[in-house]
Amino acid sequence: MSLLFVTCSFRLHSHQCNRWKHVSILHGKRLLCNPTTTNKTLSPFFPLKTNILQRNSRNLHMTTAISSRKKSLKDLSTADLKGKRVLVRCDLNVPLDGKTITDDTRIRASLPTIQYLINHGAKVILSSHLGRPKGGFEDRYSLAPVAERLGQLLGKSVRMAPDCIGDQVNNMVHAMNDGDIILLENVRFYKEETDNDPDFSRKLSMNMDLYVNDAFGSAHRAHASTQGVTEFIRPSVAGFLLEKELEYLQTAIQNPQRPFAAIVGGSKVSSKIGVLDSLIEKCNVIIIGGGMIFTFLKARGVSVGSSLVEEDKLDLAKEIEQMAARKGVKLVFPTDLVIADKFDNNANTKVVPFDQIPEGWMGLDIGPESIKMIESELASCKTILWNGPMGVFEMEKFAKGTFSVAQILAKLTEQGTITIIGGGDSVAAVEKANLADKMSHISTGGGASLELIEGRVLPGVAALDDA
Ligand SMILES: Nc1ncnc2c1ncn2[C@@H]1O[C@H](COP(=O)(O)OP(=O)(O)OP(=O)(O)O)[C@@H](O)[C@H]1O
Ligand SMILES: O=C(O)[C@H](O)COP(=O)(O)O
Repeated sequence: MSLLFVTCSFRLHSHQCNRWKHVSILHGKRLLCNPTTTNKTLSPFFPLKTNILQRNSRNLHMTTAISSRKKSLKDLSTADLKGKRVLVRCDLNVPLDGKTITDDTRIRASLPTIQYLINHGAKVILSSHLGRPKGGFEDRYSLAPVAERLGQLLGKSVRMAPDCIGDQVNNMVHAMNDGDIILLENVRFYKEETDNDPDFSRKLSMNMDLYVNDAFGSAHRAHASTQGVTEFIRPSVAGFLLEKELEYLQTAIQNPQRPFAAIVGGSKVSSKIGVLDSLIEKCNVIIIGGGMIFTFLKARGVSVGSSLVEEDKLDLAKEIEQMAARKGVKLVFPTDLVIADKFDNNANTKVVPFDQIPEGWMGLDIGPESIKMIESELASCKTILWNGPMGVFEMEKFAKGTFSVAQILAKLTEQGTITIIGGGDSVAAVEKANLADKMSHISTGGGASLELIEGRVLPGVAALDDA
């Protein structure tokens, strides 16, 4: 097995560690883990041998020595990059308010790989999805605002392609000079992307010399631009962000300091409820918030008015409750809720106990009593994973639960708890609360981080070249 020594930061350089000790320094806190137990719980993709993690304010600085079976950008000679056309899959799926990017965390997180490639004279062709368009062009899902923001952050023009495949794109790619950057239009304007259609993958790969997957947030999707293209482009390697995320999440979560709590909220019930059974295997406490609450409540026979519910997951919700009880895992639900008579910041609102939602009203945030309860549940925890906001935090009236949880976590981080935030909207909420610097790790992946925690194979990682 080959050893790969990597220093990941906004600067990158080689570093060698000579001791077989698993040391993590997270937000200034030092953790010593037993190397034997650590080694047992590792993922097949990035088994760690020695790991030093540091987080300094907003800048993650991570020094790692990993034995890896997957190739990374750092494995390639820099001379091999000059003049090469490199297809880089990023996760630039950022929250937008019209054409305004409300949180650019994912864009900034993609910069180290892009900067490295252009510094070494590569021609960089970026691809990403944005949102979940139905298939076919939809202006509101265009990546054009992202190209503009990227250009500002890089101090360099990023040309927006009108499409992601086709003659126009091919012509643009052929006209590129070394160090140029093009952003392809949203790959999900073709339903062939999510179908992982081989012909679409072939078209995306046309004229490319190298594929770099840096889209950690989409690594759990077996789509054409995350997996299919690797059939057509060699080498296919991991970018710096993908590599860094895998290591952070594995180090702190596969072998957590206990008690370990997960807070699971948000609205994508169907993609999150399934991973709860795996969190039950790892956590001591699981706190349910956001739109997740109501599928569980309805499964218990509680009336939830017109709150968000996924009817086909009711049985699963019941099973999860039973499983948690069997395993002795505390499943915590809010005791009170902020409800509204419509999905609107100008709605009439009131705070009610969880089981008193009138017909026609919907739960859009957790209530004050629940916030206090969550604070006391988390007080003794040593590791906390948070995925998905507690309410519709985008609207001021329903933001208190989410921001309060962010403040609780920031305070606990200061006291030595490891706090890991995953998920586009949870990260956006923490950024909006100006608390990103206060957390141990901010992940750019929501579903991907949960699947990684679950121990599942991430198709976007599995498809890359072995080292
Ligand atoms: N009670 C609720 N009813 C409806 N929507 C809610 C509720 N609580 C939260 N939400 C919405 O959930 C959305 C975020 O959910 P989501 O599951 O996408 O979380 P996330 O942190 O982005 O994780 P991921 O990256 O996995 O998508 C927010 O837009 C928020 O408004
Ligand atoms: O926001 C995310 O979690 C990723 O960008 C993946 O998006 P998806 O859930 O629409 O595939």
